[in-house]
Amino acid sequence: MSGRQAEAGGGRFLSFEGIDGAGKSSHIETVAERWRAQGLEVLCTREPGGTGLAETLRELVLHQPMDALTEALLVFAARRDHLQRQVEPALARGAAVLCDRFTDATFAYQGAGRGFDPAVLAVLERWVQQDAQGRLREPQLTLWFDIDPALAAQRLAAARVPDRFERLDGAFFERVRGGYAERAAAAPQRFVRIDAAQPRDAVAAQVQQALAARGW
Ligand SMILES: Nc1ncnc2c1ncn2[C@@H]1O[C@H](COP(=O)(O)OP(=O)(O)OP(=O)(O)O)[C@@H](O)[C@H]1O
Ligand SMILES: Cc1cn([C@H]2C[C@H](O)[C@@H](COP(=O)(O)O)O2)c(=O)[nH]c1=O
Repeated sequence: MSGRQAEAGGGRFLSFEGIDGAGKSSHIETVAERWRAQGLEVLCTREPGGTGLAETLRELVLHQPMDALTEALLVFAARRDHLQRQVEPALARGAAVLCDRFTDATFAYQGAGRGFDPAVLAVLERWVQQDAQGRLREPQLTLWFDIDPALAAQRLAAARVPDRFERLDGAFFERVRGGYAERAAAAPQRFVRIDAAQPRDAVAAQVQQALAARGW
């Protein structure tokens, strides 16, 4: 990861991460509503996804069989389109971007989960996210919703029909969780761990505290 982060031009770039079923999506809209009430322009978006092309790629990644390299290339292709068409213009306008997953998910799922070489992921990351000055676009703050995979699986079982990732076993999600822990340890100034096993209100309070600590 680069120590030289691209300027957000007055905007805010916040990502939400965690294993499937951690409960992050429920909180994105709450933050968006609060910030909109403060007069901010807010873009709520997700990865893979966020543009017509990236949503098409998302459908493939979530539902078609493929190997780890194909998966990594598709999520980075989706990310490139999403950055170019949505995220960068929004940050340049001074908007707040709330993104349900970003590149940490690639290192956690394709890297730690699938066992794909993180050095190759780091090369792709630079190709996709680096600007002309060599600065890397990454979130200013990442809220990592950390939870035991068994509890997340219980929540998901009650919630919806599983996609290709959600069908994977507990061992896969233990590795993904470990991947997030490594990313958090490598970037402690960017990551805040949220104890996602708590009841919804307690999780919301942790989110609010993390934002307040940034003056957000
Ligand atoms: N704190 C909580 N306690 C109990 N249930 C929760 C909590 N937070 C979310 N849930 C429930 O767990 C399920 C998964 O939540 P949600 O879809 O927000 O997770 P997610 O992290 O966005 O998952 P994914 O990444 O797979 O989309 C939903 O049914 C949601 O209502
Ligand atoms: C960005 C990104 C995502 N994934 C996986 C993680 C999830 O299982 C799905 C997205 O579904 P969600 O309902 O939005 O959580 O995609 C991945 O494997 N690699 C990535 O880079």
